[in-house]
Amino acid sequence: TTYVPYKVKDISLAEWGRKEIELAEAEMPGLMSLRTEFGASKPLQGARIAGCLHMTIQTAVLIETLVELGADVSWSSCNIFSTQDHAAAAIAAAGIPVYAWKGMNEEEFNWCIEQTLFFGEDRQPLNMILDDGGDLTNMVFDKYPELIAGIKGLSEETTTGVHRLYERMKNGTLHLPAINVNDSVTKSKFDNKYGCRESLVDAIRRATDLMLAGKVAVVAGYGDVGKGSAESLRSAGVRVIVTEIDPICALQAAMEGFEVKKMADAVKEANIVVTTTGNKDIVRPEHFKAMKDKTVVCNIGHFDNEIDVAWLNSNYGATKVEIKPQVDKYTIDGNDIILLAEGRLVNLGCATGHPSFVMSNSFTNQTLAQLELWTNTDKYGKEVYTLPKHLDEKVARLHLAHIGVELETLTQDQAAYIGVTVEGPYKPEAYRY
Ligand SMILES: NC(=O)C1=CN([C@@H]2O[C@H](COP(=O)(O)OP(=O)(O)OC[C@H]3O[C@@H](n4cnc5c(N)ncnc54)[C@H](O)[C@@H]3O)[C@@H](O)[C@H]2O)C=CC1
Ligand SMILES: Nc1ncnc2c1ncn2[C@@H]1O[C@H](CO)C(=O)[C@H]1O
Repeated sequence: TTYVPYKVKDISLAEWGRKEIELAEAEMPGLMSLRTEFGASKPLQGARIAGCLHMTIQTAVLIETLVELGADVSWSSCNIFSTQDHAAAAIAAAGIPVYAWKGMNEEEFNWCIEQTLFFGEDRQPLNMILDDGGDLTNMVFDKYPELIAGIKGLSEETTTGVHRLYERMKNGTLHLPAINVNDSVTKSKFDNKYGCRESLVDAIRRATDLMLAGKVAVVAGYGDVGKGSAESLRSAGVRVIVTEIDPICALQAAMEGFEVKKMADAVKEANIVVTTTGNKDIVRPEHFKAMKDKTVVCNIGHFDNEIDVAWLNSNYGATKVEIKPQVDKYTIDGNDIILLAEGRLVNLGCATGHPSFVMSNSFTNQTLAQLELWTNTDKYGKEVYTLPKHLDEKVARLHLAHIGVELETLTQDQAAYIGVTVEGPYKPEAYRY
């Protein structure tokens, strides 16, 4: 097959993308600090990193950080709606192979991932994986197993992708060392929570222009994403009802003043339904049939199996009306349902995902994970690891000055008293933050 150096929606958007990348760099101190710390020594020299992660302006800064540290990088997006075309164009114009555009079909989605496996005219295979959700990992393991021997390791961005890795470890099909970036505290307790707190309402507003104050919303799931999503809606004046299966998370929701009910009851009074569970079959036919007229339904979990869109299309596809891209209206027994982003993650489908500062925390962890796997490969077996706490604290430390945070410093006596060193780590492994 002929080599395709890149494939984006419109390369003429590169100049606009570059301007926004430059603004984003000013909001991503962790990544810029790593460029300062490691840029000269090029520790990723020789790495051919295939990345599969939403091709946004924030991701462009991650990509160019990896390149600055010496890596060759090729990129695809991990969702058919999440690419920002001006970001993809800027990366392509910088000579970095990228295969991503907003609004792909499933066949194009897989084609894009496939292009990232081989580098340059001489088609050199990847030797590192940077994934978000596991679709790249699954393609290599299931369709290109002959490439595994040449790959040093993989890092995984998100909860659902990490769940898939632990499943593989359990059933003996994890063929590479893997670093779980999601469970760095400075990733999931920030991106999943505070990122969604910013980007959920942003997405619903851009998609619907709905007045949120005074409305009622159901948020399915009260984990890190659910916590941020419920808060996002409450701070907009929405009465939020949470659904949960986990008594601890349900108790947390109640302590924060949220009602906690079953979906079957909550949908009867909801104007907005949001799924955040990472599970499947959350919004089912019986729920659609019980919804009020003009209910807005969306998902902010990684995959699109939380809402039964297939049932909507096979039973009410004839009533489907596209209001605008990623906003569709279905009519069920006289009531309209407004489905956002076809049930795919709404903050990246209907808005631009999380802002740069919180993504700098996540992507500093990604870069440290790639560095760790590339330079200390022999330390790792075919298991799932998290980064050590001192690196987690380093990520946080790299972001404090930007927002005017000044830390106290322990005296030796105080450090001894609480059983830590002056420089940290400051918490035991079991600490939950
Ligand atoms: N769109 C975005 O920007 C982001 C999306 N994610 C994705 O969001 C999803 C959730 O991530 P986290 O909050 O980190 O996971 P989590 O595991 O912390 O939270 C999920 C919660 O859903 C609950 N849940 C599971 N099944 C349920 C059911 N049937 N009904 C009600 N609640 C149920 C669980 O008890 C859990 O508390 C994952 O797919 C993750 O990959 C994560 C970060 C950002
Ligand atoms: N603006 C963004 N750019 C890239 N990835 C993002 C952005 N917002 C959220 N995400 C990531 O999306 C995954 C879920 O697919 C997460 O876990 C987040 O880290």
